[in-house]
Amino acid sequence: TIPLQHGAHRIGNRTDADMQRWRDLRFGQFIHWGVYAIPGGMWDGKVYNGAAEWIRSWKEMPHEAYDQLYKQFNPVKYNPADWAQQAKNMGAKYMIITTKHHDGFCLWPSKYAKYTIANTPYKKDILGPMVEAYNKAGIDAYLYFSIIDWNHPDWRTSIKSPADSMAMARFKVFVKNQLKELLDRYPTVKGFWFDGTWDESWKNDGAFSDELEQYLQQLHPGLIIGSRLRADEKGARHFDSNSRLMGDYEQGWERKLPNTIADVHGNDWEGVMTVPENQWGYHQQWFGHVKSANELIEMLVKSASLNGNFVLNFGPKPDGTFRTEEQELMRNIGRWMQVNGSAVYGTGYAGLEKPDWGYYTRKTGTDTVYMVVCNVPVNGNLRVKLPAKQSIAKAWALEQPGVALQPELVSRDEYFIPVEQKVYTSPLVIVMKLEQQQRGQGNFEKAKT
Ligand SMILES: COc1ccc([C@H]2[C@H](O)[C@H](O)[C@H](C)N2C)cc1
Repeated sequence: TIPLQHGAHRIGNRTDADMQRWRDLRFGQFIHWGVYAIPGGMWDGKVYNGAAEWIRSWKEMPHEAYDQLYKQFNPVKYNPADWAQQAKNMGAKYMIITTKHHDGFCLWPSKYAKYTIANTPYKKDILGPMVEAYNKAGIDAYLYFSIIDWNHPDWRTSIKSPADSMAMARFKVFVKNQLKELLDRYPTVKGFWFDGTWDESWKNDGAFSDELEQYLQQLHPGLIIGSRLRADEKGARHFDSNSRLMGDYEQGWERKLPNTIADVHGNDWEGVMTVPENQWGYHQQWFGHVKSANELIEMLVKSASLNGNFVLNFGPKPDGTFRTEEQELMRNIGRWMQVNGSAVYGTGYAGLEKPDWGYYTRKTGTDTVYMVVCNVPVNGNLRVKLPAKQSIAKAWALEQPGVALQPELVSRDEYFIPVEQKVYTSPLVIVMKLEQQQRGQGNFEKAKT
């Protein structure tokens, strides 16, 4: 291995209680909200085809025009208790809020910047009431923070001169000040979700990102920070130059998910997902494919089945309300989670071969395995292949705990569980209790013809 000063400092996953809590939560709500919600992907009668929160970078959007918009930010219908209730109904157990996106607009009255909520018609702190309302609803709060800050005069994408170095040095102090300010103001937050760390100025300063992570952990022990913050001294991100994960979980799964357990290399990880193909901030005209509740439930279950968390993104409107499609999704996902959430919360990889009909999740540390059926087989039987010497002690549909299902042993360590042929409008969940086979049970009945 290459000797590194600023590579991964830990081999393997965190084993502390804070991290186990993060794992057990499994389902999060991302919220992208800020000045970009005002144009909402449109300007001067034209539609921006990029991600709405990036509209300032659109050639059709003059920087000067964008940089005045904060003077109109006045979400009169903002009701964080209502947001928290909707998120709770959906079944989210943690929330990630954009404190400051790449445009540099701060949703809190930072004393280190002018481009903040304090200087808008709304004036009041957005973040405090949100963190409080979500915590009160039993939902943990995490803070998204963009290192890139298009508004700050000292931000540099690359260092090309001594003047750039001095500017960046000032910028790094500013970043440390803002992050400490956020921890001081919102001490119940459980971690940071860093973004905007791909430019050279950051990639080439692995020492600082390492120092910053340690500074934050020292300020607030137990913080959970993913792999987007750090670079090592050779500019490697997420994984250091010895292919070791930097940070507490792999944070590269953005609008994509792993397909097999091999893809996650034994690391904790989190996938973040948009409802349309690529819109994080509010866009007035969603185009392309808009994911359905069942698609998103499947992604959530797939993530848990591969030992990962799944975070679904919402982009509130400038008036402080969620668009109707997003409210509808929260209700529909929530209806399924109310009944079937136990197949997600506190679960992980089951250690079984991936079946065609859907996903297995295992209640961590137990013999309880959930079968989440997304593709009902035409032959009416769910094939269950177990590792050698394991058998199904009991099986039942989650919604009918009193009705024992009769798995048929069809060959060594392989069963058929019959599934009712009917119209399914959401994934079906079956619960199995596995057990080690008693001695002498190895032989199987003659396969029924
Ligand atoms: C492809 O380049 C990207 C994609 C997404 C992002 C940002 C989005 O604005 C959003 O905040 C997402 C979580 N982040 C990775 C930045 C650059």
